[in-house]
Amino acid sequence: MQIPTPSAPVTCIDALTAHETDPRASSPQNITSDGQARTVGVLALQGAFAEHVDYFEACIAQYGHPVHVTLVRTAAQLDRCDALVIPGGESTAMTQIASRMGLHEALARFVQDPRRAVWGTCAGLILLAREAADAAPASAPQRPAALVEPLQALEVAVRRNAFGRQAQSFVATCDFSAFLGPTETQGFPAVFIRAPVIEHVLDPERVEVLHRLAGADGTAGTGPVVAVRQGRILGTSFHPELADDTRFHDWFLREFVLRDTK
Ligand SMILES: NC(=O)CC[C@H](N)C(=O)O
Repeated sequence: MQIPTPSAPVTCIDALTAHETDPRASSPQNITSDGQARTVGVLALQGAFAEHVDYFEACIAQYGHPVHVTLVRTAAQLDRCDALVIPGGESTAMTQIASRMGLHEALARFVQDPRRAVWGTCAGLILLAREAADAAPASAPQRPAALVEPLQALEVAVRRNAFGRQAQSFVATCDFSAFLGPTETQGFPAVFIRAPVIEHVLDPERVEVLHRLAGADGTAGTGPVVAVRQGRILGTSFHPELADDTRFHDWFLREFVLRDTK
């Protein structure tokens, strides 16, 4: 499989409709407790934001979720959201653009708000982390990432570019059925592009490890941590919005955005 760059256009319409036999089709979550639709914002400063919008729209079209999806570029737009996705891209660029646009503070407030759901993918995970370090040999001293100002909402320490450069990007077929639920195809193609790893969980009482890759000897679940949850905050090292598979997005809507409506 050719790995697209985060900003490359990705066409995935066929795969987006590939769940015709999915058992979830019979259980659309289309009523909220207060009768109001929820608004999911996708931070659109840089990176793979358009793909997230396409995947959410596909879930909404398929299951009738009472959710609007919108791009977020200003504090006023952010304020109208119940949930926010910070996409993959380049965390240094996003830091700079957010600061220049006066959005960094509003983002920091939003991700700390216990009423709001948040999901960071790849660069977005780096921005959510309590601590972020640049890639460096294991022997080198840990230094904070030079040009990234993390929002410090997710109690993890991440290392940027931990798997190497763009050319070392890869797809790992992962079994996420423990939290996505059982579906016909268990394997989920997790796309890693200059991805970070979660090196340390700083608060194990609050942060649940959702997935670890296989270890160096191939043993499942003994390698790097690549997906975590801290209550209403989700962090993934990889790009579910490039997977030709909407299960992750549907799960986020059901579990994080619409959950209080069950
Ligand atoms: N695919 C990505 O989001 C890459 C993240 C990028 N390496 C960063 O540090 O921000």
